[in-house]
Amino acid sequence: MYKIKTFNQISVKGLDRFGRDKYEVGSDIGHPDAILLRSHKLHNEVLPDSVLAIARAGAGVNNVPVDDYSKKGIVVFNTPGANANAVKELVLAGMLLSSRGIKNGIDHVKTLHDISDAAELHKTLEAQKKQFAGQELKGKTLGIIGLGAIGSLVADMALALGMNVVGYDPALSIEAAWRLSSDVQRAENMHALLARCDYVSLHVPAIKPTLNMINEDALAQAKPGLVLVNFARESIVDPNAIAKALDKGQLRTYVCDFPEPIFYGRDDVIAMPHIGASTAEAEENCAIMAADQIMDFLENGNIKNSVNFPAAAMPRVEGQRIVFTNENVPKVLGSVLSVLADHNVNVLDMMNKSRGDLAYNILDVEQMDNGHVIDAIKNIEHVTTVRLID
Ligand SMILES: NC(=O)C1=CN([C@@H]2O[C@H](COP(=O)(O)OP(=O)(O)OC[C@H]3O[C@@H](n4cnc5c(N)ncnc54)[C@H](O)[C@@H]3O)[C@@H](O)[C@H]2O)C=CC1
Ligand SMILES: O=C(O)CCC(=O)C(=O)O
Repeated sequence: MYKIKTFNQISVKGLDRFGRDKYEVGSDIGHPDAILLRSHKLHNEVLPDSVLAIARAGAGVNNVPVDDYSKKGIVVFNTPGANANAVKELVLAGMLLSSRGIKNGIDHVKTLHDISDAAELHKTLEAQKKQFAGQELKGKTLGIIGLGAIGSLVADMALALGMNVVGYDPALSIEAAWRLSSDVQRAENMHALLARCDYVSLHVPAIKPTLNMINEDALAQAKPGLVLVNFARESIVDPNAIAKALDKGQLRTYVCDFPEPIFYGRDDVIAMPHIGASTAEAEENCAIMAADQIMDFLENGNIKNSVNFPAAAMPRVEGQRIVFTNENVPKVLGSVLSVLADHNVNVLDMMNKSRGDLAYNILDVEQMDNGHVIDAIKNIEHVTTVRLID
């Protein structure tokens, strides 16, 4: 039986992927083979040695100590794009909330409950509604920082609304570039983007280079009255700099999914409780993708959508499969093949992939009757993990 430990509320549609004949799944599993989670922070968890893989049902992996796990040979997966549409829709809601008197208008209507006569209510509302007038998105310029799965959907949506769209993404992948509309204008740098936009939406991962990227310097370049939308992560912005920019009018509104105490009581901050991906559809998509990736890894050693391991997949053939991870240095694969030759084990198919400092290998071999082979591979210098899959 494989064991999967879960953290957070994981969609049952994903959990149901694990056939109960092969899998035990739950939040109180003792020695799991894999962990399936959403935003639960793993930095302070002591992981049992049994853990082979972590699957983040979502995009951001800043709650997972990826570098530490890489050294231990633990594969970390995420689910690229699976919740992007949910975030895109909330970005639209955020831009509308910041531009029209929606929230104040609704709150105001609630204060009028003492007026029982419908005609009087309508007359009062018509007289007062000018307080809640706003502006349209059409014709305004939206800047998007980070043009990956979410950023590109936000771009398409904004173009469809008649906005001008400017993008900045120095790390854009070729695949993401293919997805991007040719109507998105390219900003040379982030400051140039901030200077020309009425709205800016952040869609970058929380990594070292993006830490506090929206700081006092950056905000000083912003077009006065900018609406800043942050459904990415709290660490990307400096909240003190945001508060100051709002005080000065450099920012008109800060819309975010990450409330901070410094923003309490401010009408120019619209803060939501990290609900960008909280739709039934996104939760299902993420959970299903994460579960499928874990199963393919545990049962076949295949790796898809890992943030620290190379992609690696081979169709199964008869016999057994050995998968092993090693430091990405010369001669390791050769040493493993020598061990197999010494033990008279015939290799049927093999794959060797590397990513940064680590290498991952899949070897299909004829059925072995020698139990010492795996131990012998484990003892080869630079081999981090090895596993035999029947
Ligand atoms: N509020 C919520 O519930 C959710 C938040 N997120 C956050 O949004 C982030 C982005 O998600 P996806 O679009 O799915 O990820 P993605 O990986 O598809 O796209 C991220 C893009 O940011 C770009 N990028 C990286 N460093 C950059 C930099 N310094 N400047 C400009 N661009 C840079 C990358 O090249 C990539 O194109 C996630 O990492 C996560 O933190 C994602 C899903 C839900
Ligand atoms: O699981 C969630 O609700 C959070 C989603 C998120 O922030 C992400 O996918 O990066």
